[in-house]
Amino acid sequence: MRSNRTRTPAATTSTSCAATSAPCGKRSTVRDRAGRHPAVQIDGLHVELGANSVLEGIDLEVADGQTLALLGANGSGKTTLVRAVLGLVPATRGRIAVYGADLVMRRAVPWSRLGYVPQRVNAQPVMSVTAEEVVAAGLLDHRRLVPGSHARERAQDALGQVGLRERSRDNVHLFSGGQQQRVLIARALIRRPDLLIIDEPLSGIDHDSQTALAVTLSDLQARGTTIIVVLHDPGVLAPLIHRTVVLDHGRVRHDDAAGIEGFPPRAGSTLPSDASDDARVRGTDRAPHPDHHALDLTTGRRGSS
Ligand SMILES: Nc1ncnc2c1ncn2[C@@H]1O[C@H](COP(=O)(O)OP(=O)(O)OP(=O)(O)O)[C@@H](O)[C@H]1O
Repeated sequence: MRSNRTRTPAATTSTSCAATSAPCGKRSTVRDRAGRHPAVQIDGLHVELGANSVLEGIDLEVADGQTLALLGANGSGKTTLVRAVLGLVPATRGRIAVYGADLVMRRAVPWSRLGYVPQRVNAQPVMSVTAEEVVAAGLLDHRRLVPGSHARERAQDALGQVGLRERSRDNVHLFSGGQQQRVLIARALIRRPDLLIIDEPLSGIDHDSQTALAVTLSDLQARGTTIIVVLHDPGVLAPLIHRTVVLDHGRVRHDDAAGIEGFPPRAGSTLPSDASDDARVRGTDRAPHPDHHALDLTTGRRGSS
C-alpha cells in the first residue's frame, strides 16, 4: 500500500557542496520535520568494481518528494551510484540508507517502495508479448511467479500513466524505441513506488516520448513520488528538477541544493509548451526551475544566462 505522504518540505541540513573535489560534509539530520526519514541517505560511500575505484566518498541526502537530477560525464559513476542505492552493487565503504533502512545491513529494506528503470534496454522480446504483459511482469518477484488477479487492471493503469493505455494489447515489437522505454517505465510504476530511479530516460527517444515522459514525471511529482533521474542533459525535464547533482570521477562535483528547502519548483517558468498543455489538462501544471541547460558539467557551475 502506498504511503500517504504530504509535501512538507524537508528540514535537512544539506548544503550546497562547493564546486571542488572535496566531498560534502556528513549530514547530521536523518529525519525531516514530520519525523520521516529521507528517501535516501548516503554517507562516505566508496565503491570499487574490479580494479576501479568508481565512487570515492559520496555524501548525499535525497529528501522525500524531491526530484533530483544526477548528471556527469560518461564514466563519472552515475549508474554505479544509483545501482548502489538499489543494492545492486555493494558498498566497499560507507553507509546507504533507504527510508531509514540500512542497505549494508540488509535489514527491513523496503524494496517494494523502490522502482527502477535501467539505462536503455530493448523491451522487444524474442516471443510475441503485449505491453500489458511486459508491465504486469513488474509485479513478479521471487515470491510471486504468476501475476495476481488485479494485474491486468494495474498494468493498464500504469500504461495510462505513460500515455499508452490504448496500446496495452499491442505487441511491443510494434512500438518505437521511445514507446518501449515508456512501457519499461510503466513496468516500474506498476508497484506504485515511492522512490523511482530512472537511468538516462531521454537517450535516443523521440520528441513525443520525451514529452510524454515529462508529463508522467510531473504527475508522479504531484503525488509526492521521490525521483532520481540520471541524465546527460535535463532537456524537457529541466522544469521538473528540484536539485542537480553533478558527479565527476566518482565524487560530487556540484550539488545544487538550492531548491531543497523550497521544492516544488519555483514559480515563473513552465514545462515545455506541449508538455505543459498536456499537464494542465491533467491538473498537474508545474512551475518551472532555473535554466539547467546552462550548467557546465566540467566545472559544475552555471553560466550567466
Ligand atoms: N562491473 C564493473 N567492473 C569494473 N569497472 C566498472 C564496472 N562497471 C562500471 N565500471 C566502471 O566504473 C566507471 C563508472 O561507470 P558508470 O557506468 O557508473 O558511469 P556513468 O557515469 O553512468 O557513465 P555513462 O554516462 O557512460 O553511463 C566507468 O569507468 C566504468 O568503466
